[in-house]
Amino acid sequence: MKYILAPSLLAADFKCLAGQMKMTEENGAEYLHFDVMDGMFVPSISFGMPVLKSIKGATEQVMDVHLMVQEPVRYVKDFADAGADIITIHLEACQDVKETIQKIKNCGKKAGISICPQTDADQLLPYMELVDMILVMSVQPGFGGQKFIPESIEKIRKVRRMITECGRDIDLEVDGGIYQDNVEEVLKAGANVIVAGSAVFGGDPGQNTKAMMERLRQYE
Ligand SMILES: O=C(CO)[C@@H](O)[C@H](O)COP(=O)(O)O
Ligand SMILES: [Fe+2]
Repeated sequence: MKYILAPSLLAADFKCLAGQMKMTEENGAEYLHFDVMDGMFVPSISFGMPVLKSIKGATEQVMDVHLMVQEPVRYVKDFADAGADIITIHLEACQDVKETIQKIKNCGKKAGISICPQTDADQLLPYMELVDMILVMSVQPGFGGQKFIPESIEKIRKVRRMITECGRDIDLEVDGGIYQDNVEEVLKAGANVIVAGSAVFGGDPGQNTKAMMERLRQYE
């Protein structure tokens, strides 16, 4: 299995964004996690298509777009055109989850589905044949810098079992409150894509990426 680090730009220093992205890229982070918040599905507002379009040209990293947006089907094409490579929507935010996933696929992008901490993993079952990635939120979506919810570990184990049982090559991404001191527990439970905002950009992004990558590489 491939283990990937996805630094979350939400925690980056935007006055020197290109340099910060480069530091993560040079130290082995293959993805960049791009958190879109609409002030409706989650209380906060972050950034959107114009920012994605502008940073896309500054890195070779895969743009991993996490849409915390009500009825994301409305914006799938806009984010695909702006440079998203993977588009992840929230199960809880869609009236028609299948239609939303299909729209992502029709745009030629990888489709991810995410669940909030209070959503049971069983709710993912109808979509296992359709998605490329499952994103388990280990904090309430909406803000960076929160504390990892310990019950997420059991949910990660369960989702990994569901992936194995369905037999498809689905990535399992975990997002929220992951640092050097708990990343191994998350990997052991079955995650293979690790989102880290504060752990990467709180301090030297190059050094922090390197340290996280060392932990991920032990699992390859
Ligand atoms: O989607 C979200 C929050 O809603 C995340 O991607 C956070 O941005 C991760 O930040 P840290 O918890 O790693 O600081
Ligand atoms: Fe995220």
